[in-house]
Amino acid sequence: MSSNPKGRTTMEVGADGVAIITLINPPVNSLSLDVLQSFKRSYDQALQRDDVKAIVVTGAKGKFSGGFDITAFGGFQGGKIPAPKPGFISVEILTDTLEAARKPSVAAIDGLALGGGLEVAMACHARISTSNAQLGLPELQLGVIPGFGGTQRLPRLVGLSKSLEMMLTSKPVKGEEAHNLGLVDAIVSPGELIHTARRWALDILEGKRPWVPSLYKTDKIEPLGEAREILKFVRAQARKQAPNLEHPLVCIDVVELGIASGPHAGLWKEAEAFQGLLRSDTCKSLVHIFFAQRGTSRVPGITDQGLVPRQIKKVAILGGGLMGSGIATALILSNYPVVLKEVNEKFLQGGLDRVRANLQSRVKKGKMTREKLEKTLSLLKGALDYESFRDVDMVIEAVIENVSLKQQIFADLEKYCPPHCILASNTSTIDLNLIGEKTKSQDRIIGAHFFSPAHVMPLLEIVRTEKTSPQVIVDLLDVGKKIKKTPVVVGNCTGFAVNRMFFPYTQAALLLVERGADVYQIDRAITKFGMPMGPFRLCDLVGFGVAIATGSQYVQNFPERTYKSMLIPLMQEDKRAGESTRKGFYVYNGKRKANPDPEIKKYIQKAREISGVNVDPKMMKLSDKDIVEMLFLPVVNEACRVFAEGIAVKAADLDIAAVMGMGYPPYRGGIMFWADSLGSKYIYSRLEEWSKTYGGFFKPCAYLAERAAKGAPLSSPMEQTKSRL
Ligand SMILES: C[C@H](O)CC(=O)SCCNC(=O)CCNC(=O)[C@H](O)C(C)(C)COP(=O)(O)OP(=O)(O)OC[C@H]1O[C@@H](n2cnc3c(N)ncnc32)[C@H](O)[C@@H]1OP(=O)(O)O
Repeated sequence: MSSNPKGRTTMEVGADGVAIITLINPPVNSLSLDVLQSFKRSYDQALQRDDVKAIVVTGAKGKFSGGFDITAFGGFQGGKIPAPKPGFISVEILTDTLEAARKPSVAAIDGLALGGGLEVAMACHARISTSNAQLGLPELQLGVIPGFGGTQRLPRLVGLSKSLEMMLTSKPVKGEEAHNLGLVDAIVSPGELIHTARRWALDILEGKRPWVPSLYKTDKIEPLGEAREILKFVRAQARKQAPNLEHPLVCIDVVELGIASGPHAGLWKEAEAFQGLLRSDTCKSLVHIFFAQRGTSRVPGITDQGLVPRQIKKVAILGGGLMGSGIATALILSNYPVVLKEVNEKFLQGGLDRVRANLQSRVKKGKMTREKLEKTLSLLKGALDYESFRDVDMVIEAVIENVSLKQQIFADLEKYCPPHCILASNTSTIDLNLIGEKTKSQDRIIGAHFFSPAHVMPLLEIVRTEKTSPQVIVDLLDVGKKIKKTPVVVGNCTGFAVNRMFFPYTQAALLLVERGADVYQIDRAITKFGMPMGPFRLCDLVGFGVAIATGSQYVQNFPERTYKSMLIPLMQEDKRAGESTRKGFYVYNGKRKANPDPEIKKYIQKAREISGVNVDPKMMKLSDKDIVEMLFLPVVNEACRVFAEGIAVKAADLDIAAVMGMGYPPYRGGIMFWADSLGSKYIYSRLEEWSKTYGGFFKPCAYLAERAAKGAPLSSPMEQTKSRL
């Protein structure tokens, strides 16, 4: 039954008669089955021993608990580990043993009490916390609901609306807020935590403090009619925000059942629903994303070499446009002093103003105070020459995508920056070897590809060439972590991983439209699948100028699999260049609302004539499933090439790149994970069939063909990686 043998609890009984039970399972004291069984043994012992009057539950090394052991989810799903029988933990251990005990218990919370961790704490009769502790029920981010009584106790402790908000957003609250909400009873410093908790437990015993079984609290719950109104509203919101997800609705149902039929009925319903959801595709996908995201910073041959990241004390950014100012914002927000260089006063001021505006929008949203804004901005200095580059540790170039300009800049940087300085480029498509061609510093040249807006989007694509030194990669990984980005380390090629994988996406959409599919049906089908927007709405947002410039990189580099449609250039000639011109595939009103435009038919007709293709009646009645597959299977095909060429080291890195760089729905597990749910044979046969009808654009690559022939998953590790890394 053991999922993690290092997990255990200890029990120490003090002279005051208080037993301290400590959860131990590094790094976050997760509740593996070993920990839970040991917890039950310790608890039973504490209840039996005459010298124990009261109990304090806490976690080792300043962390209460990060919740149920997520590494065991896979074992339960695959049937390798038998899941505990429903209700064993939530009813038998936490309710009937802990909460119903004749001895009072207090949770002493430092660091974090998340998921099952908070559920254990809520079953205690009081909670003492430090102000920095994070308390929450983030189970929904993993595709399940709280399963140790959280759906019943949290509403009774903090009220219905707040509890639903905490569960549905998966966002934790800090100690102080938890105190204000009534989730914890007192806030103390870490040094006083255990002492206060043990005193509190004795006070409960002596009747000086209330003995509260939270499962039976009623004062925070609205009367049934009012509660039902709140639940109805929240249910409608959940349906609207996540129409493809079932588990938020299950969570709301379970909360409702507890209010209508009593907390015990709620507990049993919760246990049953938890077990069901644990086996759902959504849960499998989200758990995969959880671990894949944490795995991106482990790069074989680089991060396992014992290299220590060097300290980056000052960063320079070249170019104060949208990207440069966004990158500067991300850096100063994490306390890096930054020099922003532009070519003239006007552009420089524009860049500095953009950074200020980025910070101001945080102030407006209540995420930052005015005072903090000024303090943060004081880390940013403007420059028009390279004088202040003499002591920088890292430069990030973010100028327009022009090869000769970038070559000149890198030659200048080599002259002015110190010899240890990392020379990074934010290019999204250009080969880094070309950029560094005029320097002798290839070992410190690296790609730092941010996604727009750079201070908001979570992904950082770190691009290494054959010559980039491992130390420089380790340094940039560290900066990425400090500025709270998820880094994905990839090899050097046109478009790197994210843009290259996704270039067939728009192309497939154009191919379909020229053959008779409807622009708006495509966008609707793709949005329904879970993308934030369809490919045509995305083109409008990015702007046709950018779409044409990046498209031409692929035409040059991968001519055999590029679909050359003139639709976008034709529209651009007519000054329809996307949202910025208020007209693209859609027309836009002043409030950025996109409306379909029948006018686009004439451009489609013209593009069709240039391509020399005819309308295919089949394309006019594609199902949503067909559309999704015809757009995403070419993406899978390109992702396979990227993987086979060793541009990505792990298929899971491509999943994270798709989710964080393109907004691919995480509950589908990322592009390769989703592909494996369809199967390599199926994907190969679909692409092969389309390539016969519609041409080489759909031709399955050799890797896909080989995997399909073996019936093997696409994401299994490469046998012989032709690594470019
Ligand atoms: C029945 C119950 O209701 C069901 C549950 O409790 S489900 C679990 C609910 N809990 C959660 O969702 C919390 C998930 N964890 C997190 O959000 C974050 O890891 C955290 C806030 C706890 C810590 O964040 P941070 O300090 O940035 O460290 P992070 O890198 O994420 O995690 C550190 C390590 O702990 C592991 N870890 C974190 N939470 C874990 C958990 N609940 N189970 C197993 N491992 C866990 C991570 O995988 C990572 O392992 P690695 O070092 O091998 O990559």
